[in-house]
Amino acid sequence: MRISVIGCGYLGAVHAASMAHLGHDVVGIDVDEAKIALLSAGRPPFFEPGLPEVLESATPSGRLRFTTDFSAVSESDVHFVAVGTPQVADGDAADMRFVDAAFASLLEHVKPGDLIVGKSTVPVGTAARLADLVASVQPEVTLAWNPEFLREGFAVSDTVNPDRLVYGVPEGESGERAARLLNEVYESAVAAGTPVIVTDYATSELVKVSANAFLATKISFINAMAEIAEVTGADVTKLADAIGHDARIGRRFLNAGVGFGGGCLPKDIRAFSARARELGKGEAVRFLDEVDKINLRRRTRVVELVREEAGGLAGVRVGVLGLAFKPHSDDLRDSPALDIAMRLADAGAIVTASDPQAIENARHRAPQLLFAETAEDAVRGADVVVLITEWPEFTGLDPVAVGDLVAHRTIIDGRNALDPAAWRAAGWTYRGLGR
Ligand SMILES: NC(=O)c1ccc[n+]([C@@H]2O[C@H](COP(=O)([O-])OP(=O)(O)OC[C@H]3O[C@@H](n4cnc5c(N)ncnc54)[C@H](O)[C@@H]3O)[C@@H](O)[C@H]2O)c1
Ligand SMILES: O=c1ccn([C@@H]2O[C@H](COP(=O)(O)OP(=O)(O)O[C@H]3O[C@H](CO)[C@@H](O)[C@H](O)[C@H]3O)[C@@H](O)[C@H]2O)c(=O)[nH]1
Repeated sequence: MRISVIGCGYLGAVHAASMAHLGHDVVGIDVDEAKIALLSAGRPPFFEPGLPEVLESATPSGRLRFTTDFSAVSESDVHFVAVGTPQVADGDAADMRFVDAAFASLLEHVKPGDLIVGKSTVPVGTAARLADLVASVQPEVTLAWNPEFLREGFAVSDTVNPDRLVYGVPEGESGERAARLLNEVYESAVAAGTPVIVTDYATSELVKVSANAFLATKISFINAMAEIAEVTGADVTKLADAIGHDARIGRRFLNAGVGFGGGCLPKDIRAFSARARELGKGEAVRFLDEVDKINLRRRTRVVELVREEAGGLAGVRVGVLGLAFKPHSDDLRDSPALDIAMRLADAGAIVTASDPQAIENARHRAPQLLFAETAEDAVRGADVVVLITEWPEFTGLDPVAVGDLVAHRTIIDGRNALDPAAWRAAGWTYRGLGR
């Protein structure tokens, strides 16, 4: 099929490359010239495992190209919109300026029979509003909403083998045709038996934000238990194992620690709350405000643990392991690691941070930090070591060898990712979260 992808960020670049990898003819469009130049050269503008390989395989085939010129969409029949919906600067709501601008540009070039497919995560009601706009400009173009559930770090495999496909479509023949076209786009996943849920616009939009709200709630639930464990001497990791054996609860997403960050969960629960308030139903999701607060309290807890262990923060040398919001990503959006490192530095600590992929991004964002290419260099001479992003490079460190590098053997394990017994046996003071 002939496909365009508008917005080539963490979602759109992966979607464009993966669709070409699956055999479609794809043009990716973005307003960011630097990003388009890199992608056109077959180089990913960010770190994502598997993306270099799909870019490399698809670019020479001629089935994948990138441009800033919106008129290129006229060569495609299905147009995915994957631009950002970040939190507005002065509130909780989603900033819809990029979606609105992308639709305005796209609508100048679509032709009768085309299908526009929204992929961005949007407040419920957006698709209905945009469908009216599309109908007023080009009545023979259909809009579908097809939310994306990929996880960074697994983005390519999640795109090629999604665990479900959700199509929000209008009623009637145009909606049926839209679902048929989307089944053609995702032919390999559909043939492999991936569940396909065809529904209305509002349900498709709500599926996306409620899935993220559920995941965020699960993480904050276990972090709330960690708070109780900390004052009772219980071990939240054992608690998670025990309740996780109940298949109705499940062990996944019950890892207590510094909590969730990234470009999705934090801003999506805030935007959901804001939209619910607009709809006069703020109380229905008021618990999400608590989910957010529990999450942010964990970051404060880590700063306090460092203060407690070091007897203050001014002049204390802290080695921070991790900057990205999760391992296997270079994404710093709402990263607990970057936030904690900056708060420690702002309180007077001398912070040296390391991350396998995110140092370059962090240099521009956090001039108050020192950076080290390796974990060993980050912890050399440290009074306290703080593990915040559980990269294998960090969780696999040998406590005996690292013990020879630091000034004081004190480690705060912000992800409960280390073996406390092994670190204590090597002479370390080990502090986890909720254990
Ligand atoms: N990152 C993820 O893992 C993920 C997963 C599922 C859903 N989402 C959702 O997908 C959307 C995009 O997220 P992202 O992480 O890729 O964001 P991003 O910031 O990495 O990428 C957005 C891209 O859109 C481009 N853009 C902005 N305005 C444009 C316009 N008018 N025309 C063309 N391009 C334009 C930007 O230059 C940028 O490259 C968001 O709604 C997000 O919530 C993201
Ligand atoms: O038990 C857990 C699991 C995750 N996290 C943290 O939660 C955040 C989000 O992790 P994850 O969901 O794996 O990453 P994302 O790439 O942000 O993916 C989420 O957000 C995307 C954008 O909406 C969705 O598409 C995905 O389905 C959804 O998982 C990260 O900071 C993790 O460290 C925890 O603290 N404890």
